[in-house]
Amino acid sequence: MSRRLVVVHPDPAVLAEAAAARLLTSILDAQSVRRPVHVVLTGGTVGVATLAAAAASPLVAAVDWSGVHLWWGDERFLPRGDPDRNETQARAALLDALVASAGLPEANVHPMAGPDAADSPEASAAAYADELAAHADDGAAVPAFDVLLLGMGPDGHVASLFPGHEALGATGSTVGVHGSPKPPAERVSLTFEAIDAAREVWVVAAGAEKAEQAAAALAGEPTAEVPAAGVRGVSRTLWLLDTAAADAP
Ligand SMILES: O=C(O)[C@H](O)[C@@H](O)[C@H](O)[C@H](O)COP(=O)(O)O
Repeated sequence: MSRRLVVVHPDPAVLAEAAAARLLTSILDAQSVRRPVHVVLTGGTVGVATLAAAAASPLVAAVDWSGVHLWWGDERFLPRGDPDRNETQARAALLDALVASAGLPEANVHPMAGPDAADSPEASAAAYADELAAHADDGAAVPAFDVLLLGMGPDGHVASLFPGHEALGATGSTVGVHGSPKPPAERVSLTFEAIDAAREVWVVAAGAEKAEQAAAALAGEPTAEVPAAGVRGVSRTLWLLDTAAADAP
């Protein structure tokens, strides 16, 4: 039975700091019982701020990064190194430092391919599905992610799963996305099936513009209208909000 917890923080900066500390201690806890540990990162303002806060935390030194694998919940279909890629922003915020001086193997960082390495979002999605399966146990499609981070857009989207979009109904672990209302139009995303395989799913959201959809998601509105309503971890779903995002109109 999946438990749900909503935690409200005074402002976006404290939210990012708290999410970072929670993430690092969750990795530590997971490492105490199993190896490797799999974490799925998200793009977006709060998602990247969380990684930057983690980079500055003394807790980074407590984690054995050689046993951690990092994935993405979605990626903008842009070439490697493009500043708008979630991967580029995550590397700048945290991952480059972990690889350079904390023992994170580059092979444990799993970016989604862009147009420089895949012919289409669908081809990138297929390649990512193969990579996920190669790291999964017992023939599963994806590893049992220990923590899967999601930002949430003002329209209630998570990863690159947007309201009313055909990708919401995708089966398998990954999907190519066209016509994203949030630029760029072409993306690659995990599906709900993959997201909900995670032990814990954390939705991190800040700002008044998220309040209506956060409330709608927590009230269980239809997933087609509010994709964030459709995510839940196998054991726990965390909603980490600031007061503005928690203050439904
Ligand atoms: O590729 C992306 O854009 C993100 O993965 C997306 O899902 C993001 O997390 C939300 O749009 C929230 O973004 P903000 O926190 O910047 O509002």
